[in-house]
Amino acid sequence: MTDEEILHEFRASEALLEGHFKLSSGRHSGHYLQCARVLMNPERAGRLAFALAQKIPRETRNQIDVVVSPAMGGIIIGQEMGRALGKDAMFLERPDGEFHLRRGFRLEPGAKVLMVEDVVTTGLSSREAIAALAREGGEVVAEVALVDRSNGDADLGVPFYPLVDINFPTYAEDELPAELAAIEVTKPGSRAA
Ligand SMILES: O=P(O)(O)OC[C@H]1O[C@H](OP(=O)(O)OP(=O)(O)O)[C@H](O)[C@@H]1O
Ligand SMILES: O=C(O)c1cc(=O)[nH]c(=O)[nH]1
Ligand SMILES: [Mg+2]
Repeated sequence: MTDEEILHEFRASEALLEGHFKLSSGRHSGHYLQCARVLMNPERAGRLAFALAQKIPRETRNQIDVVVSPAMGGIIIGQEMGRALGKDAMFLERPDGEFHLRRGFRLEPGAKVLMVEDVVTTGLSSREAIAALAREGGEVVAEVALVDRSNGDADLGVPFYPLVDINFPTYAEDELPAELAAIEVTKPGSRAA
């Protein structure tokens, strides 16, 4: 899929939101990519996952034992990546603030993991999830995401293959532009404040 075709999927599913958003990292933005809207159509979700699987170099793809994604945003695209790659898909949760595998999910020692995210902004959530999987006995060999909105700056410590780059500015709380500060803030994600 071309970048324009992917952007069309986001626009057509009303996933490109404008307003004032507090992001998972604590940074603020006038734009939010609501990937759940893109993924609510199973046929579209499957198509995007198939395109994302093509971004992974063949050698890396052949290494993958299992797919893991961080809840909530990563779950649907993680499941679809599992389908695209013919691998099991599990997810991490953080009910107490730190990511864990729950629900009977476990990794074989040394299992080669593909980490799957919906969006990467600063890479903080990805790094936390990758560290959690090391504690769980796995080895993350690469990460994929539907969207990289880090300007290519996120350092995940593993090779990273996003489907598309969509770069919107983000701001620290103490550097908000006046036009953003004038809009009431919402926090769409589920990380505890
Ligand atoms: O690269 P980062 O700066 O960490 O931001 C990206 C993360 O933020 C969102 O999750 P969020 O914590 O909002 O929760 P959710 O997945 O439940 O929506 C998104 O799903 C990524 O996990
Ligand atoms: O950084 C985030 O929390 C974030 C940004 C974005 O555009 N979409 C999303 O789901 N999360
Ligand atoms: Mg998330």
